[in-house]
Amino acid sequence: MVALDETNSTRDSSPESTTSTLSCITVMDRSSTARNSIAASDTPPTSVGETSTDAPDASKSDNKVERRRSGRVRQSIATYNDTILAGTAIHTPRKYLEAEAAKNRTVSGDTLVGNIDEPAQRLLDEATEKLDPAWDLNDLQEDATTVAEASTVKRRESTRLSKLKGAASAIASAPSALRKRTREAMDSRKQKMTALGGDKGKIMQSTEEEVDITEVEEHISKRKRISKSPATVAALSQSKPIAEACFKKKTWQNHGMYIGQSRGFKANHTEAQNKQEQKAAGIIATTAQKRENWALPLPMFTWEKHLMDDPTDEWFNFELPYEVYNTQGRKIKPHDWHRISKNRYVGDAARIKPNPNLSVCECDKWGTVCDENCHNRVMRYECDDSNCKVTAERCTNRQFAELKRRTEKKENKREPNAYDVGVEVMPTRDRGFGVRAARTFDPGQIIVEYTGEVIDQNECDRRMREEYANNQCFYIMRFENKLFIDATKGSIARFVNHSCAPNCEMSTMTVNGEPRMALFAGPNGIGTGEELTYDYNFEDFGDAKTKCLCGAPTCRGTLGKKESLAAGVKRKAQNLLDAILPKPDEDRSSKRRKVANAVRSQIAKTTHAVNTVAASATQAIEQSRSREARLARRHSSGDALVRQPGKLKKVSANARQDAPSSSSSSPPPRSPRQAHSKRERLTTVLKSSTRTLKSTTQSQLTRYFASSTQVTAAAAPAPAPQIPELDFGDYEELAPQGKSGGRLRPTTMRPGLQRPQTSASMKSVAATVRSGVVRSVRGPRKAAAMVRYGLQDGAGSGETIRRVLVDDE
Ligand SMILES: C[S@@+](CC[C@H](N)C(=O)[O-])C[C@H]1O[C@@H](n2cnc3c(N)ncnc32)[C@H](O)[C@@H]1O
Repeated sequence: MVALDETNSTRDSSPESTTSTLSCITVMDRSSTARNSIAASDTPPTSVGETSTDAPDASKSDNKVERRRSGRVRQSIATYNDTILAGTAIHTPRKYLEAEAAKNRTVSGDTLVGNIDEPAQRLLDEATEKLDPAWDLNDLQEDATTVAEASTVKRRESTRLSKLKGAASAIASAPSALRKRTREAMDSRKQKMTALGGDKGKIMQSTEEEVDITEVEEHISKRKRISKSPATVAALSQSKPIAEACFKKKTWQNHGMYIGQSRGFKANHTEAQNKQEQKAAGIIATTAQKRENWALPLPMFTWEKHLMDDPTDEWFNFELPYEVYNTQGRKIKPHDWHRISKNRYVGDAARIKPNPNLSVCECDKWGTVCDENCHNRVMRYECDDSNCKVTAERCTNRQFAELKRRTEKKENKREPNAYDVGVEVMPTRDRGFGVRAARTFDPGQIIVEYTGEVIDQNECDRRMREEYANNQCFYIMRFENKLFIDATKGSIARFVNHSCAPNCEMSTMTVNGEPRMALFAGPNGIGTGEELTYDYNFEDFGDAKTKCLCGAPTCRGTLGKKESLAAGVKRKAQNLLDAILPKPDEDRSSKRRKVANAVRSQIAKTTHAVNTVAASATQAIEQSRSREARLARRHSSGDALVRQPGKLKKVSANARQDAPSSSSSSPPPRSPRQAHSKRERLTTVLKSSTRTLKSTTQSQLTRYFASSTQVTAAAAPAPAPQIPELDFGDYEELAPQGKSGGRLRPTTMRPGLQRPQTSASMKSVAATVRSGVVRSVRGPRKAAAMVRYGLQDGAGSGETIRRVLVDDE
């Protein structure tokens, strides 16, 4: 059926008009108009189309349908169109049809057949076709129109009216065919369900025995109505297990979120990577272990401990998962922290001009994407559109740009969220505040920029002397061009603590000609919740010797500069010896043999350590040689920072030629000092470390054996060591002052002096001395004891003490 869209009923017939001739025509849904209009009043209720409770008021419905029909008939007369009737017209969008259908609804409810849903409609169509193929519904529509028209104009009844009546009765009988089809469909569904659900299928069967099939059919076609029927509600609830049969539960729903994750699980790797790594490391859980895990899913990495209560198992500290103690929402903001998100050049530092961009990347010429061989990356320059022709999407050397994108305010002025920022301040147990990751970071990924006030050397000295003299924490970092960043006012990066085994690196890059410093993830990446640390290598701690609390197995003991190779070897040897030498209060005689054995094995280990150090030093020397050769070649070709492709090829060709002879050849011509210095330094370090180790080991062993001999001798009846009696009568100790410790002055010269605060400690030192052995004495007490008793700095256990009087002033 075709009707005029009332809103577009006036067509624009001008030649300029671009309106399609069909644009104002609405193709009505046949089923919902012609057939409905016919069937509305005299079709008996069907099991599909209606229920008795909600059936529309017939009288009202009739009136309405009659009135509407006449209106539509009038419109359709003017707009008959063969194209549309033949079904080749473009159909009006569904929403308009629906709107139209809504208009057609009667006041008392939906028309009887009009609200049959789509599958039912299809069935009805098919049923109608089967009933009488000799006539066509289109004819009926025409006839209906004609009849309606005739009745409007009060003409003689058409002879086709008989056909119409036949059609009407055919449609009346259609629902019974439809019902049959529906029943068939229900049967087939039942069979499917039985095949699917086994027992659940049976449940369905028994349910259906109890519930009237008509109601179920009604449920299929008219969900809204049937939901009100208690019987159908029961039927629906009975069919729930079938839904369960269709949707399998996910494994984690039964076994917990951490199923399959073991202690080796790395949060920053994918499941597949983790599985691969664990398989390689041989720590994939056995089937038995997995079964244990199934019993009760516990927090990740702790289930093993709780469920497999095996005392021989390796135990580890329990830490709440990050998600549990995560402080999102209650951000910590230390009260004395003034945040600066961009470097601020202060005083004379502001006059120092930034470096121009000296490096150019040529990755586009080689077809690479600025990987680790990118010239800019090697020279610590960030790529941008001025120095790199690889597109921003492909270039992987635009870290600061990535950071900016992540952390700047979004377009809608929204602050970046915790994940974008990626770091948050947290309190630590013993090191003040620290910083932890609020997300994962890939190896080498930028984390946070270290910003603050950029100052020069003079200003740095002044601040250290005047402003920070009494501070516990220092935030000044050495920067480029003899400048420093003071992050006392600065970014969150200032809270990152030191570790001797860090997971991050602090490094500087030149970004658009300006040096900038940031924290980058280390080679293992960072997992969510991990504390971020880097190696301070802090020269200013050289004297102060702040005790390092990082807890790493390779901890150097104090915050300070990285120790030289020789110092490291010495410290390690010392540690080894300390570990095996008996403590003064131990019964050494009974342990002597054991200790001697231990010493022997330690000597073997130490020799091995020296050999390893020697090997790595030799390797470092070799590396430095080839690097220097490369540098020198670049210099000699006049090619400093901006590489030309032609020259580059020449240089690399030269390098290949020279390669075999480079190790034995003389140092490069342009920078002999540079070329020599590192190699010589390393050689010297190696020699001195070996020497130191040897002498340390020897002296320690000599001392040990000497002392143990002494003690053994003392165990036999031997005279006790002659320790002079100490007399505090003549001297008084001043309170310790600063690092120098207590000073001793004769009381007679200073009658007004107060009694010393630390006399107790002095007395305890004296008591130690009386016992014949000096234990390790540190700090002011040590200083005082050194002055008073003439101790050598670094005196160890087992030394005999001489008393030295302090000269009178
Ligand atoms: C740059 S600040 C780090 C943030 C500092 N924890 C805070 O609360 O402001 C450096 C100071 O932190 C402390 N610190 C950092 N790492 C440490 C460590 N591993 N052991 C002991 N103290 C540490 C030291 O006092 C150091 O002076």
